[in-house]
Amino acid sequence: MTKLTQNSATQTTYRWPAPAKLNLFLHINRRRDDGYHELQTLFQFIDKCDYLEFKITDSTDIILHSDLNKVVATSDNLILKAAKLLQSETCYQGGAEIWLDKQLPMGGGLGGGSSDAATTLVALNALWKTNLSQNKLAALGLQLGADVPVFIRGFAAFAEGVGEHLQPVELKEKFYLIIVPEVHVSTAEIFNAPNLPRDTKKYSLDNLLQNPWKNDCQNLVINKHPQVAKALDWLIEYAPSRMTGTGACVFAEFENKQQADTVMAALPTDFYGFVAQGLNQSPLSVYLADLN
Ligand SMILES: C[C@](O)(CO)[C@H](O)COP(=O)(O)OP(=O)(O)OC[C@H]1O[C@@H](n2ccc(N)nc2=O)[C@H](O)[C@@H]1O
Ligand SMILES: Nc1ncnc2c1ncn2[C@@H]1O[C@H](COP(=O)(O)OP(=O)(O)OP(=O)(O)O)[C@@H](O)[C@H]1O
Repeated sequence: MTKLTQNSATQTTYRWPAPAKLNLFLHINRRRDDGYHELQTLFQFIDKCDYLEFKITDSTDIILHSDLNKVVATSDNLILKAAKLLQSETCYQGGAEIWLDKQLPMGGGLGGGSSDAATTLVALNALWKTNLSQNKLAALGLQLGADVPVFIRGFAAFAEGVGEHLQPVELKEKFYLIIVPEVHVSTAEIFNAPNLPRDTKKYSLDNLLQNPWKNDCQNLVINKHPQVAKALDWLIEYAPSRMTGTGACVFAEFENKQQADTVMAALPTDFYGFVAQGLNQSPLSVYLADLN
């Protein structure tokens, strides 16, 4: 991975990875009084990432250079929210310019926005030397989204609660063929759907690992979005396949890269997909360890 790069303002900066995740299974157990859902899910990272570059500035402004500004309002942008949250929490007196190289599909259940937010918190905490602990960063991250803490912790995990109680797991680092249907699925809309099953019994991790894996949001999303159903119908002919998060991306799992590449080569031209490897350690935590 290239660490040093020349950005558009021709400063030499570091290129921080913000990896995607897969939910290898996702069970919804209960709706809490605050509307959030208790769930049990298995997170693994994949080696496909967004990349962010940061330049520290004397002014307190946080400036993001990205095409994302055209599609996401400043007030919703998770990178800006993360930087401002860290700034106010630590009373840091400077600011930052940030460049985003967006590689991950948005609204696909791959957690790209959450991962960008986590990388922003981790990188600025290092560059600003604000020295917050990982526990504190994870707590700040949870204010931005249920998926942010796992990207800060950086290990594949069994998650409970709303996604913040994390237990490290060692999983096979399989290869995945991921199809990105041309549809944006709103996480809030799926969690608010009246017919979402939200009463799956809670099981122990051992029990969950030994039984077939499923995603409780999948049927609802398939019924709403024929493009997701079509992608899954195609994949399932080749290998065990499911949806990640609240969709729309679906993935098939393979023991080795050659098998995944072979199926990828047969992908119909009206599908977009890619092959990625599952990772038990996040590229962000590897990167941070190398820097130190
Ligand atoms: C579906 C998952 O991706 C599984 O990893 C996550 O649980 C979603 O995490 P996320 O995108 O970070 O979600 P957030 O930004 O925190 O929440 C978006 C919306 O999803 C719903 N939501 C999210 C997480 C959760 N455990 N219960 C919920 O009900 C809430 O309506 C919330 O308004
Ligand atoms: N940096 C960002 N990258 C992507 N989306 C962002 C970002 N900041 C805010 N958003 C908003 O968050 C929404 C969801 O983005 P994201 O790509 O993380 O979805 P997702 O992969 O479905 O996430 P999850 O699996 O966590 O639900 C986007 O549609 C966008 O409006």
